[in-house]
Amino acid sequence: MDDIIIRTKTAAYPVYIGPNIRFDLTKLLPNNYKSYYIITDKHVGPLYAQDLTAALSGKEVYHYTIPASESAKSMTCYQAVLDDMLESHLDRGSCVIALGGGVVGDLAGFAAATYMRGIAFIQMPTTLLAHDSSVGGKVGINSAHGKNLIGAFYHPEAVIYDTSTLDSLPMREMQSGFVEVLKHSLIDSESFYLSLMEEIPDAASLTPKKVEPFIAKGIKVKAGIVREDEQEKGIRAHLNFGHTLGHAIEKELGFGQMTHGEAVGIGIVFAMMLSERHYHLSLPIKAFRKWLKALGLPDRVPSMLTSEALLGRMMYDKKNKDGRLRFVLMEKIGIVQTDILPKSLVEETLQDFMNET
Ligand SMILES: NC(=O)c1ccc[n+]([C@@H]2O[C@H](COP(=O)([O-])OP(=O)(O)OC[C@H]3O[C@@H](n4cnc5c(N)ncnc54)[C@H](O)[C@@H]3O)[C@@H](O)[C@H]2O)c1
Ligand SMILES: O=C(O)C(=O)C[C@@H](O)[C@H](O)[C@H](O)COP(=O)(O)O
Ligand SMILES: [Zn+2]
Repeated sequence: MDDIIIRTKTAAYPVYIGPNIRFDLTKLLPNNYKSYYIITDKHVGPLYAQDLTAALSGKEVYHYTIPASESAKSMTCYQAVLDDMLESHLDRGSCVIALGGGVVGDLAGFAAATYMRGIAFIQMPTTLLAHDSSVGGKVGINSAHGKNLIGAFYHPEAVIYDTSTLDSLPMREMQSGFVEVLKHSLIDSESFYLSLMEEIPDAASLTPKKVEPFIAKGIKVKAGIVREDEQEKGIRAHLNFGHTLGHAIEKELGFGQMTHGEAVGIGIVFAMMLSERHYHLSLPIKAFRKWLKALGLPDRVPSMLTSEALLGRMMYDKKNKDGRLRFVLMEKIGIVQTDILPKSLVEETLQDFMNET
């Protein structure tokens, strides 16, 4: 088992990573809570919730199942969860367990953060993508105006990542989650990036076994950034590389039409294109796009979207300053920074990207 500690100004918690560790749940829990409220989704619940109930036998355990889709990160679903938590008489001694991918984690974490002004929660990620979403304390839901516009910074008390659960993860979700691993490598170092490309050059090599060592590596990159800047006042924005356009694509297509990772992969290509033009330098965009394609991931904006709609949506991005677009850009692999860009540069680059033949 590979253990990592996430430390910030306000929190410190362990991330346990290893096969079958869901069965050791009670040993890994940091406290003996009064009751447990397991939030999971319609796909994950039938596969793994019973194992948690068995591990918690003799304790007071409640279950809540949300739809298995991005649409569950909604005000309606959030309110329904809170109502059920109240009807279950959870109190400040209770603990929410988020069993699932990033959707479950973001929603359950936000419910825990706001229920009675905050009760304990544990992240139990079951997707590759959730190596990213389960650490760092960003929790929240979507709005009709855009992704993750309602939320909080609220850390779990522990992250218990049973990597055996990845065995049942559909390939499309492995591909999606791999984009966050790619992102961690790109913002970290050329050596991480190149070793990842060498080990996992294509979709055929994207197996739980091959990717497992990179899960801890990605989490360590994130841990280092979150430790320095918990609430995205500065360098935490680097973790948002590719997300400005990515989030706009997710929203404009309709939440859930494209996965988060698919959209962020396209967003990374765009952020690299912007970087080349803004800093007058050259980045390995061609090779990166070739890799995305070999992984079975899209590398261009879906043709039904318009640049006007995407630009309008990016104006809601949380990183923007004084109504101006602020992007995470790259000077070279491992060196990223944020910059406010002229709207005209973003517009022209987006049009060129979308008009590629
Ligand atoms: N909070 C953060 O820091 C952060 C970081 C990255 C992404 N996110 C958010 O995470 C969400 C995406 O998370 P995701 O990609 O995990 O999607 P998800 O939670 O929707 O899971 C993807 C699909 O896989 C299924 N699934 C999950 N685990 C499974 C398993 N082990 N076996 C079989 N099926 C399984 C789910 O039911 C779902 O259908 C987005 O909303 C994104 O914005 C948050
Ligand atoms: O942890 C972070 O910080 C990130 O930006 C991680 C992202 O991968 C993740 O998608 C996050 O939810 C985006 O946050 P947001 O603040 O842009 O909504
Ligand atoms: Zn992300």
